[in-house]
Formats: sequence, C-alpha cells, structure tokens
Amino acid sequence: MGWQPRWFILDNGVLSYYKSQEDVNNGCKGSIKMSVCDIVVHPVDMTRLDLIIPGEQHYYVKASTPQDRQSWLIALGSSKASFSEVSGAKKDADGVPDQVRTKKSELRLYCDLLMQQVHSVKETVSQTDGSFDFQKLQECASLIGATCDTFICTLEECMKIVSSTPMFESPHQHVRDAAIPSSPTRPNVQRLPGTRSTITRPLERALKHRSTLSSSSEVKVHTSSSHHSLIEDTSNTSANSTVLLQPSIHISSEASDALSQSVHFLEEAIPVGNGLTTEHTTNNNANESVLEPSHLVLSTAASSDDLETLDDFKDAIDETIMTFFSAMPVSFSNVDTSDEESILVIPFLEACNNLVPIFDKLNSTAFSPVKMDFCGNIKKIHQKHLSDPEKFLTLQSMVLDEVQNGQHTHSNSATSALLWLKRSLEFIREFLRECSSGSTDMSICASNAYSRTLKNYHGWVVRGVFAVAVKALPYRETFVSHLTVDEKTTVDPMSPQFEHALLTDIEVFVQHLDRVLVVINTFYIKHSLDSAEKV
Ligand SMILES: CCCCCCCCCCCCC/C=C/[C@@H](O)[C@H](CO[C@@H]1O[C@H](CO)[C@@H](O)[C@H](O)[C@H]1O)NC(=O)CCCCCCCCCCCCCCCCC
Repeated sequence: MGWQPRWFILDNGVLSYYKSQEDVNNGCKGSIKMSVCDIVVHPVDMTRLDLIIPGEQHYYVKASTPQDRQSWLIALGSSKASFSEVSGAKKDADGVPDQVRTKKSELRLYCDLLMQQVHSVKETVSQTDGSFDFQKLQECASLIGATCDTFICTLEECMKIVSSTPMFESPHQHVRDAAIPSSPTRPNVQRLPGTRSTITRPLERALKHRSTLSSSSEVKVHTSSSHHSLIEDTSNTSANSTVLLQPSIHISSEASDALSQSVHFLEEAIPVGNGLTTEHTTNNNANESVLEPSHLVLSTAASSDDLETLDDFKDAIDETIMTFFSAMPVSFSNVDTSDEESILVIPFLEACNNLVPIFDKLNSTAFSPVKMDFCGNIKKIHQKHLSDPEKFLTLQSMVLDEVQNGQHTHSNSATSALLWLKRSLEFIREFLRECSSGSTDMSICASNAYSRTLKNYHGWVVRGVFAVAVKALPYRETFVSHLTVDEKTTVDPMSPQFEHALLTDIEVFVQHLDRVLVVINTFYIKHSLDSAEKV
C-alpha cells in the first residue's frame, strides 16, 4: 500500500482533506462527516486508524507516531461526540437509540486502544536483553492515561443518554456509588462539606488524579458550516486507491462542552498532531476489516441481566439534577495540588477552558473582550506547554524557565498569562461566592467581586470597560437558567431543587478553585512575580 501525505482540517464535525496545506484554497479532495463514521484502531499498527462509513466507504489513515494517532483519535472522537445526533429519538432495529450505538462504538474503540497500549507497556518492561526504557514507559503511561480519560468521558456521556432514555429506565432508582456494590446507601463515599448525594462525584474522583486529559478543549470550534454529505475523493475512485497523508498535519478540532456546541474557544486552531496519512477506498467492501468488539463494555440488549448492568451505569450518574458545574468533564477538582510545586498544565487549562461556554451565555458583545483575554491567556500557556510538553509539564516549570531566561516580564509570556488568568479566576471565585451568599442582584455581585480582585490592577479606562460590561449582565434568573445542563430538559431552573443543586455545586467548585489558586498565589509570591502594576 502506498501512503500519501495529506493536509487535514477537522471543522464543525467534518474532516476534510487536501492535497497539501497550500492547496486548501482550491477545495478539499474529500470530506467525512464524523458523526456517521466509525473510528477503528488498527490491531497491530499503532499509527493506523481507519474511518469507516458503514456500507459505504473506508478510509485508511496513518499518523507519524502512536502519539500523533492518539491526538487524532481524541480530536476525532470528541468531534464525533460533539456532533452526534442529539434527538435521541432515532433507534436501530433492536430499538437501541442511535446515540447509544455511537457511544458503544466509541467505547469499543478506546478499549481496543487500551489493549494495544497495555500490550506496549508489557513489551517495554519485558525486554529480553534486560534493558529498561524508562522514557518509553512514561510515554506509554501517558497514552494510557489519555485514553482512560477519553474512555471515562465517553462512558459518562453514554450513561447520561441511557438514563434519559425511557427504555432503560427502571422503576427503582437509588443513589449509590458506582464503585461499590449495589446498596441503597453510600457508606463509603467521601464528600466535601456540603456536597450533594450524587454520583457524579465518583467520576470526579476517578478523574482527579489523572495527569493527562483529552485534547477536546485545547482546540477550537469554527463557525464555518458543516458539510452534510460525504464528498468522494475525485482524484482516484478505484478500489483501494490511496489517498495521501502528510508529515505535518494541522487540524483544528471541536471541543465538546456541557453547555453548548456553538462555542468558539480560541482564535486560532491549535495543532494537535503533526503527522497523519490516509488511504481511501471507495469500494464498498474491499479490504474492509472492521474489528469486532472483543471487549464490549456496555450491552444495550434489554434482557433483565443487561438492565441490571445498565442500572448500575445509570446509578453512576447524578440521578437528581446536573448543573453546569457538575457536568463539566474536567474541573478544578481534577487539578491535583498535592505537590505544590507541580500543577499539571493540561488539567488546569482544561478546567479553565470548560468555563468558557459561560461567556457566550452572557451578553456576547459586551463580554467579548473579557472572553478574548481569558481565552488568549489559556492559549499562551498552552503554546508554551506545546513548545516542549515534557519540559513544561507543569505551570511552575514554564514560569521558572521564563524567570531563568528573563522572559517572565514580557507581555506575551506564560508567566504574565498565568498571572492574569489567576486574577480572572479570582474574580470568578469571588463572583460565585457573592452569588451563593444570597444576593440576587448580579451587578452587585460582580461589582463586589471586582472590587476585591481585578479592580486593583485596572486603571480608569479598564474600570470603565467593567462598568459597561456589568450593565450588560443578564438577570439572575436568566443566568441561572444558563447553568442547567440541557436547556431543553424539563429541569426547572427556578425550582428549589435546582437552586439547591446549583448552590451545592458552586460551593464544591469554589472550594477546588480556591485550592488551586492558593497554590498558584503562593508560588507567585515566593518568586516575587506578582505586581501591583495597573493596566
Ligand atoms: C459576571 C461579571 C462580568 C464582569 C466581568 C468584567 C471583568 C472586567 C472587564 C474588564 C475588561 C477586560 C478587558 C481586558 C483587559 C486587559 O487589558 C487586562 C490585562 O491583560 C493582560 O495584559 C498582559 C500584558 O500587560 C498580558 O500579558 C496578559 O496576557 C493579558 O491578559 N486583562 C484583564 O484585566 C483580565 C480580565 C479578564 C476578566 C475575566 C473575568 C471573568 C468573567 C467571568 C464571567 C462569568 C462569571 C460567572 C462565572 C461562572 C462560572 C461558570
């Protein structure tokens, strides 16, 4: 098989490919709607992945390295998840909702991937010559971590679908920890003060110590419209014809967020892989080798046994009310601060990025400078991390590097970006504290929070910007309604139940955010990096 390099763009749920980056303006050679295709990892080749549109087309794709493939899988999987059918009404012949089928295939994919990755670890530690490649082992571990993250997120989404689908509902619903045997109570669940008896928490705990996170929020959502039909490769229509791939691929991928699918995070696409190669065949069945699920986790058949299993899954999510905060796939509760000198960059940025949808729920024009600043700082830190991901694994490492090189005072430095991101987060923390202390006037909440935080660093011009922005704040009711997970559901954002759930979730969120901010603050003070200078 001859592989050819191609330039790929993942945009709005559609993967398009071009002859080269320079050729982008001449139109794509083909495109694939991610929501209708299955992603299959190659059983042997760690750089291969296949994109299969059942009964139609088969694309063979090859990345430069297993790590690149991992990035691609996460980006493609996130895109597929973001742009999958949301109606929930469509079912296959067995009555299984399409969304569940899609999630199952994603879970299978990640299982296959995990098997391969575990196999690599085994191989690495059992070298016959007795040597031990520690770096390779670290790489393998990092890949496994990322795959587990993606698996858990997908499972979480699957559980949400299952719980909201009538055919999977059972008459008895009790709240318990997914990690312990079925029981009407949850004796072993550790809770932060004030947390609700929900089961999203075990997932939070499961996520908490993970060191790598999916790339879903490190990327951008474009505004361009999606293509709804598959465009065949016109350059070569013969069976088994190969389509290209190029050693440096630049893609932008879509972030899935709990609140909205039309959120624009960053101003430019962040490359998540630097090498991908594909082969494409328009033959309906030639060379198709769709992997059968060998490690199927979720069964959707409606036998009583399966219902028991599904009940377990269903119990593993919040059966009461989800809010924006508890639905966040990664939040500050997942940012480990047990080593105060080492906050991992990716979980931290992921947690920040997951706040971004809220900006769009506020008045978009008035808040766009705020959003740009917030997202710009996320991006600056991310770019610094990407410049040497191993060296700049932690926030502290990148700041100290800049200090050593005298770059920390540059306006574009990661040090400055983190300083301002920290200040923005302090504002958010104080704003949420104000909101949950009983005040119903959002502008008072914002003004109080502002006085305690950002105002100290703003000159009169920027203070004026704040004064304008604060006038554009929605009423509390509107804001609260944006904090429901799915505005189409029957959850009444004005109900006392939702209010209670929201307040509890805010309390937990603020506690974790505060924990992270204390560590960053201490670090900045220790190295004299904070400044009272006003902008
Ligand atoms: C709900 C209340 C909304 C009111 C929020 C108003 C906030 C103040 C508005 C001020 C306008 C900001 C415009 C940008 C100003 C920048 O000049 C300033 C400095 O920028 C930094 O300059 C450095 C160089 O000197 C550079 O290196 C660095 O990279 C750059 O950042 N930036 C700021 O002052 C930061 C302002 C960000 C404010 C973010 C506030 C977040 C508001 C969140 C609203 C949602 C609240 C609900 C939270 C619920 C969570 C789910």
